[in-house]
Amino acid sequence: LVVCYSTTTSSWSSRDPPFPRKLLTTNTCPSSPSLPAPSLPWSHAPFCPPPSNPNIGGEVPDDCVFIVTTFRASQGLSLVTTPDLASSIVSFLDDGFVSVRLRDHPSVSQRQQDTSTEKHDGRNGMGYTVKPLPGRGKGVLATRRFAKHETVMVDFPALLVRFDFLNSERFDPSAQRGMLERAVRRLPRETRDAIIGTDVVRDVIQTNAFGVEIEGVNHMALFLHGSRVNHGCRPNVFWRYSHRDMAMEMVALREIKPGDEIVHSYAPLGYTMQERQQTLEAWGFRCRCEMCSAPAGQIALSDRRRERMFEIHSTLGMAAESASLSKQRIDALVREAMGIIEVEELDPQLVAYHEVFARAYMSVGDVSSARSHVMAAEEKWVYYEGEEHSNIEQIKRLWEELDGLQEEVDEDDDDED
Ligand SMILES: C[S@@+](CC[C@H](N)C(=O)[O-])C[C@H]1O[C@@H](n2cnc3c(N)ncnc32)[C@H](O)[C@@H]1O
Repeated sequence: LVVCYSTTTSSWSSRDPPFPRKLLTTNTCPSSPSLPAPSLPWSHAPFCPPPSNPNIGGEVPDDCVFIVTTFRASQGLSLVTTPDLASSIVSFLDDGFVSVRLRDHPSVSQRQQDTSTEKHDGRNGMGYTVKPLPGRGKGVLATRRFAKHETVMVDFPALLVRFDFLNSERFDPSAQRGMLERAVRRLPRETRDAIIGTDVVRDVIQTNAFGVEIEGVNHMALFLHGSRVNHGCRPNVFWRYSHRDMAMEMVALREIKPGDEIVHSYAPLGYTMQERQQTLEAWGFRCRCEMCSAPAGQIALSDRRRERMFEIHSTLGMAAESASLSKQRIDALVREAMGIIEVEELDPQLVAYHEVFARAYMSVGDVSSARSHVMAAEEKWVYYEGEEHSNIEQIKRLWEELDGLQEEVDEDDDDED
């Protein structure tokens, strides 16, 4: 159990290069020759209450509350997670390691400069404003034009809570609530105030949080601005998370004009209207986005296209297993699916589709077409999921299979010669 702690002074400076790379740390941990030198950045002693129901749950160590008030230019971060997982991210807490590209984005640098003025009123240079919107609570509106592929917002988590902590009965609801309230209460005042009020912490976590992983373990992340972005069935941004930078980035999927609401999809892309509504029910709201308010005929047409797209995906998937389609038929289906993806503006879907296209071409020995789709799949994964994307292994396997196929084709060619 982590019992000692240290106070730190942030090294953040978005205006003064060079950017210092170290936190100034004062340790309260007793030094012991038998222990490695502690490098703990927590601003308070970690809070590790005994579980309410110690007999429920398995091997996983109990969750504690860890707070680092200096995180990201004193926005602060509270973690409710296990000591091991908290330790695993210690080096990423240092502001000095954030990529300059993210650190100097206007949504970060302007936010810090505007702390004493009217912050989110659209005159702040951030490029967006947070405002109440009819029927959707608060939402985020663009205050300038964003080009396709441009980063609209960079944000850092203020609260990270291990997903299973919320689901397990090891801590009863009042103990859970107590830990969450403590996690918020100890954050810097501005951040704490922005999280609405400690009595609704759990609701905030349930409705405003993003899923991010620490060492492959799911955590719910609350972002001060990112969590204000509403759902849209035809989103104009997607988000990706960098573990190294501990940063979430929202990137424009198409041009965004001043006054447009910035929306991302809470449901997997490519779903039909009914599937989207069912998914959003789990979020506890009925969608009131532009696409859901479109005329019935338009919705039906979009649904038919999406169903057809999934049908092509499964036909090509089966063909890849059984080599049951000709190259001409694969060409035609790939063209049709790409057409639907373009019309329906589902480019992020291509991460999965390029892989299926590649495998289908491999089944008919068309190495060159397969290679172009593996390359495209890899590029899309990095773009949409970031460089640390979880499918790296899958893509590696695909490249290996492709190399194996290339060797077979080369050997056949040699035999023919
Ligand atoms: C992540 S929060 C978004 C910010 C939220 N509007 C707020 O005021 O904090 C998710 C909640 O916003 C509302 N919301 C988001 N998208 C919506 C939509 N398309 N239609 C209706 N309500 C929506 C729902 O209440 C949902 O539970």
